[in-house]
Amino acid sequence: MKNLIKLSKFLKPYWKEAIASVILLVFIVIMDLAIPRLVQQIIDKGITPGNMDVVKRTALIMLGISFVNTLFAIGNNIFSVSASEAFSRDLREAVFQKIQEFSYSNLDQLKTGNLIVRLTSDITILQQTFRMNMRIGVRAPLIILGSFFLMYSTNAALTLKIIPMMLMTAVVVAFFIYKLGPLFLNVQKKLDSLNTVLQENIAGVRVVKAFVRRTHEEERFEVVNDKYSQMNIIIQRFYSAFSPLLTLVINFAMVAIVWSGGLQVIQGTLTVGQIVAFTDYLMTAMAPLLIMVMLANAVASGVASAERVEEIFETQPDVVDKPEAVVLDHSIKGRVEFQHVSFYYDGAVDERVLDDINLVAEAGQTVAILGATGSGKSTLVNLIPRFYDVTGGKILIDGIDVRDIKQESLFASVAITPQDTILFSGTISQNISYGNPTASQAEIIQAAKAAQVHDFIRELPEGYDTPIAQRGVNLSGGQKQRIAIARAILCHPRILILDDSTSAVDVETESKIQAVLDELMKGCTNFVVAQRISTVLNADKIVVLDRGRVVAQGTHTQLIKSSPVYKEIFDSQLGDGNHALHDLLSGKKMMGAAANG
Ligand SMILES: Nc1ncnc2c1ncn2[C@@H]1O[C@H](COP(=O)(O)OP(=O)(O)OP(=O)(O)O)[C@@H](O)[C@H]1O
Repeated sequence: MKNLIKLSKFLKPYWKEAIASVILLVFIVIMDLAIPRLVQQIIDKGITPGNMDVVKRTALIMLGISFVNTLFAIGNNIFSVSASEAFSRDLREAVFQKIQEFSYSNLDQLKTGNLIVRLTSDITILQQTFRMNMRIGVRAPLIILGSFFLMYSTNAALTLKIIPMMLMTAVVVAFFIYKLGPLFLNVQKKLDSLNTVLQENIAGVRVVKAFVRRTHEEERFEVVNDKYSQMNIIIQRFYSAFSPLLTLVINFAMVAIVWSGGLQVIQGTLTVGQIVAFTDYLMTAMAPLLIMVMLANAVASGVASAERVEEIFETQPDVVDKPEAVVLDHSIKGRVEFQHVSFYYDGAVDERVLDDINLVAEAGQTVAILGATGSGKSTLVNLIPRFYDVTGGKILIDGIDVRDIKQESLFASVAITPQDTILFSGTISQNISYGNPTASQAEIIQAAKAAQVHDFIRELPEGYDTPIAQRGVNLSGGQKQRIAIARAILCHPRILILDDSTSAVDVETESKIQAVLDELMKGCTNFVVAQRISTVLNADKIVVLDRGRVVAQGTHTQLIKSSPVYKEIFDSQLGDGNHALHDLLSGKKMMGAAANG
């Protein structure tokens, strides 16, 4: 509940609407409570003595009240909807902004599917909880209290007779609210799992088809879908048992009133109008109890959702600027040094992914990171822009520890094309200029030319204005990678990291890209992660990683003589059986020279 109260701060800017809706609600309650009294008046002062004037006058008042009540109910609706809509919009925005602050490891922990459910379903539930509270939350207790007061003023002895039953009802309601909270939390967790499977499946639908894993995926989905549905069934069963139980209590109370009140009418101590008004008030008091069950439903699910949304707000981004952090000047040289760097993910101290890494990339050098899959290449380069913080040692840029640099200036100096190419919906031009939105068309074209993607774009009917479908599905892997390289180039970084970003590009195009990059990005320090040895041959330094450790570093000529691991990789990829590729690569220098010339 405390989380729900905490989140109510998002309602603060709309307090006027919220208060207006509650005030209207109070008037609605007063009018609702007046009706049984007027019925009593019609019976006792109109029908029984045969006074039609009283009947007509009272009926007109009742009509008037109903009309005003309707207007007030509409007003209440408008105010509560606009306050709760504004509340959920602001909350969604705040959660979205908070997610942008998260580091990679924060995002590893709070999975994407999970975050989407919190941003959508949980916030919608919270919105409904607040709206219901503004519409019926205040109304129900007011009506119950008002009805009892009026019942008591009509006939105190009769009211006291139904108190035990009311207490029983209160216990049932409290038990219900107490039990529902954990169930709703569970439902949202099941929805998380459902969404994660759904998201993985939709994102990987091509892989599913290619590997004929449809049945497996259907089974996987069936399991989470069933669990979600089962949880909902439990709640609904619980809920459906409550309503008849409450009706039973109401009926008992009604019998007690008619029995005991009937006797009083016969004895002449109670009028017919009074007993009708009394039963009316009882119904009026009991109906909100049913509504309160709905409200309990909403509050219980709201409490569960509030806990999940608050968890996002309470998550501390684990990569933050130090107060004394410095701004990295864009005129830096770009010398990068790893000093005894070690790293493990998610507190897994015993599973070091990088161990005692020492390496230097001099300003303007191209350093290639080579190694088997899973050897830690991506992890190593991800530490430079602080996607994760090192767990041991330090990384220096021009002698400054990256943890002492303001992140924004670090990102401005370091551009990375991640292993998985991410493109956004929008045009090709917008995607290339994503990191430098003020770039001119000429600059965009220059970057595209360098990335060897200009000719492809030019041939498209809409050229640079061609829309990219969601996640770039209308482009080939190699085309996407080259657009991502152009995007990185256009940021004019001092340090450029290409993380296996030419893996889907053919060897010839890759060598052209490298040749042009050598020229265009002169002075920029390049890190090139690769599994293909052809990608790294011309690097100033090749670092060979094996299970998180540097096992060799040097130029190709040095390593081929001194490193058995490197020689083994070289032979396996470009050895005797790969003459054609070897020949092509020996022409690489020539192409580089041609580009330079
Ligand atoms: N976000 C993560 N959370 C936990 N472990 C991770 C994470 N990312 C990578 N790992 C683990 O760290 C190790 C190194 O992974 P990394 O991606 O750095 O290797 P890599 O050499 O780049 O591999 P590849 O060539 O296949 O891309 C692997 O064992 C991997 O399972």
